[in-house]
Amino acid sequence: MVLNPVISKLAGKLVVLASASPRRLEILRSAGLRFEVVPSWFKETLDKGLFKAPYEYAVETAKQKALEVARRMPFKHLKTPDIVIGADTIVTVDGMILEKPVDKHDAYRMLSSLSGKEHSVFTGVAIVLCHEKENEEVDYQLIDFYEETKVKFADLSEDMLWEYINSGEPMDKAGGYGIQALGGMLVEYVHGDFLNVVGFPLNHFCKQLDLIYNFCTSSLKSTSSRSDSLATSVPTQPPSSSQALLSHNSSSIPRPSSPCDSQRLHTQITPTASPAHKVKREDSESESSQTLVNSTSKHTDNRKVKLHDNATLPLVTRRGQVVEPTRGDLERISELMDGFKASKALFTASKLCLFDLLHSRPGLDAAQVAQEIKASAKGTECLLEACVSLGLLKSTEKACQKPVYENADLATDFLRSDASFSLHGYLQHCNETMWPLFSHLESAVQEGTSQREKAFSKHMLQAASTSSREGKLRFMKAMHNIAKITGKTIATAFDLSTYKSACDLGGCTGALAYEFTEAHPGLSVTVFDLPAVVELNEFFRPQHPDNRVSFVAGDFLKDELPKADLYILARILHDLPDEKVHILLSKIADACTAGCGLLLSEIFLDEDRRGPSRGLLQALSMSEGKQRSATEYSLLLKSHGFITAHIRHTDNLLDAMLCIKA
Ligand SMILES: Cc1cn([C@H]2C[C@H](O)[C@@H](COP(=O)(O)OP(=O)(O)OP(=O)(O)O)O2)c(=O)[nH]c1=O
Repeated sequence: MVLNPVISKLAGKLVVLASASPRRLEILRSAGLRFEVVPSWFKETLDKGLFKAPYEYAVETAKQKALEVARRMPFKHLKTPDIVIGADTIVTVDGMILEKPVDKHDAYRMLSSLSGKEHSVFTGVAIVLCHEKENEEVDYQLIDFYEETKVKFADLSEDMLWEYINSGEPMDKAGGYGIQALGGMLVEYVHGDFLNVVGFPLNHFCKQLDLIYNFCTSSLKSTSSRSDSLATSVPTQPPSSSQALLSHNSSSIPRPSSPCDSQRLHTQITPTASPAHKVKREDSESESSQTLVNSTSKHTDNRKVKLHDNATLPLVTRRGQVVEPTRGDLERISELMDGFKASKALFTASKLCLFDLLHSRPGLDAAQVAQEIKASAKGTECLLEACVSLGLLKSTEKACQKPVYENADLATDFLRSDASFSLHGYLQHCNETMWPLFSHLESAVQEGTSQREKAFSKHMLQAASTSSREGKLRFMKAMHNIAKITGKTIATAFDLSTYKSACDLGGCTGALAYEFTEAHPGLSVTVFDLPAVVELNEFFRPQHPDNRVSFVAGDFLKDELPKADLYILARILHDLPDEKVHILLSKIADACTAGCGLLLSEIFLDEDRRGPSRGLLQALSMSEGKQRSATEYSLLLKSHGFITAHIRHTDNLLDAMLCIKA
């Protein structure tokens, strides 16, 4: 078909890309499209066995991704997009569908199955057109399609496979490779659209837009005199299997200006005279969908409807409309309901040193693990299986033998007590201190105060509080873990070459200070913390400590601060009540001359305070402090004479801000 200009047709529309894929973002941005990114929460867990062909699975997943965002935005973002674009890329070989590998072994399995063979890459794309009506209800119109590209891999040696896997590139890519980067080395030929392999078939997408905005508009214009009847009549043609209209509204009659000619695009526009929300997929389903539409006005909310994957789910009401809960919604709500069970399973496995055991002795079965951790056989088996389901462990079953267990990459990297980025200490802090506190959340919310007294008996309070040696060490381990994970990101967030001396206030074990000296050869760092903390530091000394890091004992609220031309405050302010924040900032301001720096590291809340959840959930622990946005921190520091020079929102657990004393 002849392609006409299309991207400009979307100017002025709120276009949303329902994808977290950086590749899709890049492809569409390079094409000149202006859009917002709202990653979909839809979990890619559709039962592949239910689809006749692999591309149907990709198309259905793309649809569910796009629809989840289209439905969420009016509620969560308080705006209705005009167009939502969803996509899903899969690789198929020998009848198998390969998605993103879960770990290195999975990547190996995928890549070795592709070695020396031709395979297909399918990207399913869904375009959801949202029509907001005067009564704020929304009609959704869905167009979907897929593109196939054939790719042939060279024969790959074991060394080649592992070198590529160890580059880290395979992990977030379907089939475990990225053709656009190192993975290009593996490819002998490509037949078809290259960008389709990278995650988005741009050309096919533009052709669809052309159909929607050029072909249909002119067709609509030419049929404008009959547009009403077009909109309200049930089409004479059945919908194609890959294109359907979704309607959310009982009296939903699509506006005459609906961008698509139903006849030409085979998109069904149905005057739904019932509150049912319906999804039409297959021609064979037309009848049952129609029956549903015609009959639901007689039925109440608990009626069951047929979903895309043959599951049956009850109807629910939303803003007075009856809609079907999506699988994504149900998964999300179950995740929230069961989140505490997952956390406690993780804490328990960590406390029982399960991940250390399986690191040193991979391949144990449940009975052997139970014996080693001195736990019941039944309980251990349940815990092991739960950890497998959470992606923390892997199990393998050999014929007629019991399953054996080993750590998944996540456990190897973060849950072993001796991993470089271990969270073992932080998990113990969560288990021993945060868990009891959060079990009193209801009272904390009602009273607006910390529930320490209620959460811990006198004896436990001693152990949990940082006043006991045990409590202090546990707290220090937790802080050490977080500093090790976030340290490099914070230390390298800004150019600090003008500073020669820094003071990390409340710097605990010095883990952050060592990251600063490593990143900045000309910098010395003094760690300033309470005497009892400094005393326990020997437990955390690195093997080869950098002598540019020194420790000074003192109380930053009372004692004179060590002289420095850069002060570091990491995870301090959010925990202090306002009066202590002002005392501390005044003391820093007094110690600083003009040009001195103050580097602040905290979770920065979004300016509208709608996220990130990590920060808002942390606030629920009802410490004396509060969580702030970057602007709130800037204003706070400005009131003490510090001007914000740079703000860095990182992908790590903490963000950072560099301020200069005026
Ligand atoms: C085969 C191949 C895939 N990929 C990528 C494209 C997709 O991002 C990813 C396939 O995973 P998808 O599940 O399609 O997408 P995603 O998880 O990255 O993002 P979202 O679900 O939020 O839309 O693999 C490449 O980058 N290069 C390749 O050569």
